[in-house]
Amino acid sequence: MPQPLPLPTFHPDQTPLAAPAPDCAYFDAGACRSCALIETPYAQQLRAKEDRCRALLPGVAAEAWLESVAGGVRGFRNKAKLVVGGEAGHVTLGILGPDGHGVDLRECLIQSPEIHAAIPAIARLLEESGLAPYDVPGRRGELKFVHVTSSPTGQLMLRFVVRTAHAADRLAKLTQRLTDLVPNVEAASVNLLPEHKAVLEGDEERALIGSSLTMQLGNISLHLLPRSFFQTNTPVARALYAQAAEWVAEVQPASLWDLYCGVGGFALHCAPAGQGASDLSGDSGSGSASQHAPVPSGTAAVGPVVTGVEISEAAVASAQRSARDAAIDARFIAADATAFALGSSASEAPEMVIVNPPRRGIGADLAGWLEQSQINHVIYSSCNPESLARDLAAMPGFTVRRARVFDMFPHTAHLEAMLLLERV
Ligand SMILES: C[S@@+](CC[C@H](N)C(=O)[O-])C[C@H]1O[C@@H](n2cnc3c(N)ncnc32)[C@H](O)[C@@H]1O
Repeated sequence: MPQPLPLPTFHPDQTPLAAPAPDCAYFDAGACRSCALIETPYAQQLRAKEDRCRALLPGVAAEAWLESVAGGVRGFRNKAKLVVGGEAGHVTLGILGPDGHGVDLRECLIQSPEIHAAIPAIARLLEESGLAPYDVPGRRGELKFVHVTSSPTGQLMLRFVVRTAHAADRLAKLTQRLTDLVPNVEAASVNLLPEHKAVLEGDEERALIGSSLTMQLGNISLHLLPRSFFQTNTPVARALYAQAAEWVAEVQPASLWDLYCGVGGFALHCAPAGQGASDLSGDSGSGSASQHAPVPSGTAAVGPVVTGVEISEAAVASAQRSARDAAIDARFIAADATAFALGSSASEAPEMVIVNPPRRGIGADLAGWLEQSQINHVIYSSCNPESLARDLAAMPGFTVRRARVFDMFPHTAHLEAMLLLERV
């Protein structure tokens, strides 16, 4: 069985729970209200999230709830999606104000130290480019957003979202200047978003530097591509994966599916290390019966046969690369999670399933399939307790053995909750 990572435990008399509410000048001035709860002491925020989960999931026994995993008070966000505002040669990096113009938030206290440190250099690069920030009300200009992601080792991935190919070419010419100004950039790209619409990225991505950001979590390296999903709070993500690995180790299933696996965080933490990973992780495609076949055994590994399923082919390729690098026996398949499950035969179904869907939840079809299956254990990790409660109501054959709040999003009402379900 994989060795679970140690879980962080926090007590009410220790930081960050006992930390006073941080003083955010942007919030005080009404310039940014994204951290709607920042004036509420952290311990109180966490209690409110626990109370909300318990109210939405009244069927969970009080003793099933484990102590919550706190998310930190400052410096916890590994990702910033910064709106570029201001004028050519004098840019702002932050959010869009109510008047449609940029508000500079470069001292935002929830960003990771690496993101905080890089913002002035990024602003300088954009100013030196001479390109005009996109003016939303006037529908003119070039520079729309900069997305910045930081890794646990302090490396960065930057994405410059621009309106035209002219702006993309201009930034490509400044690639060397970018590495001079931001030496810890591991990957950078330009994304083209020519349309005037309220989205954060377009379809075309042009690489400037590297191709992915390495998220080193213990002995596992996840490889984030520009469009990959990654949990926004790295220490809490580690705790989440460690907790799942611990529950899987307790149950000892022979086979495990990680549905909605992204770049493979859960699967790679729950799968055994072995000799044959590179042979086993190359499957890809959708819908064929062979996708459901168990991975051949014959390696020295002990632990479940793990299959990750994810809609994004790029994320699947990243997960396969991580498995190969760490010699982990897991295979990853690009498919719709529900279609994959419903397309499997009873003999192909695993003994245990992890689901970590987007906010909409797993939906009636997949919940119904789990309910009707022979599967005895499910780990459900959710960023939306409302859809979680709805999905659980469709699975009355399971009881909740353990439940835990992981505070991925401090200072907001958002939370991650993870449950271990067992068939009654
Ligand atoms: C909340 S993220 C979880 C990712 C991953 N478990 C992790 O810890 O990083 C949800 C993932 O589901 C994927 N997804 C969305 N719709 C899907 C579908 N219909 N079938 C399979 N995967 C889907 C998204 O691309 C995203 O990677």
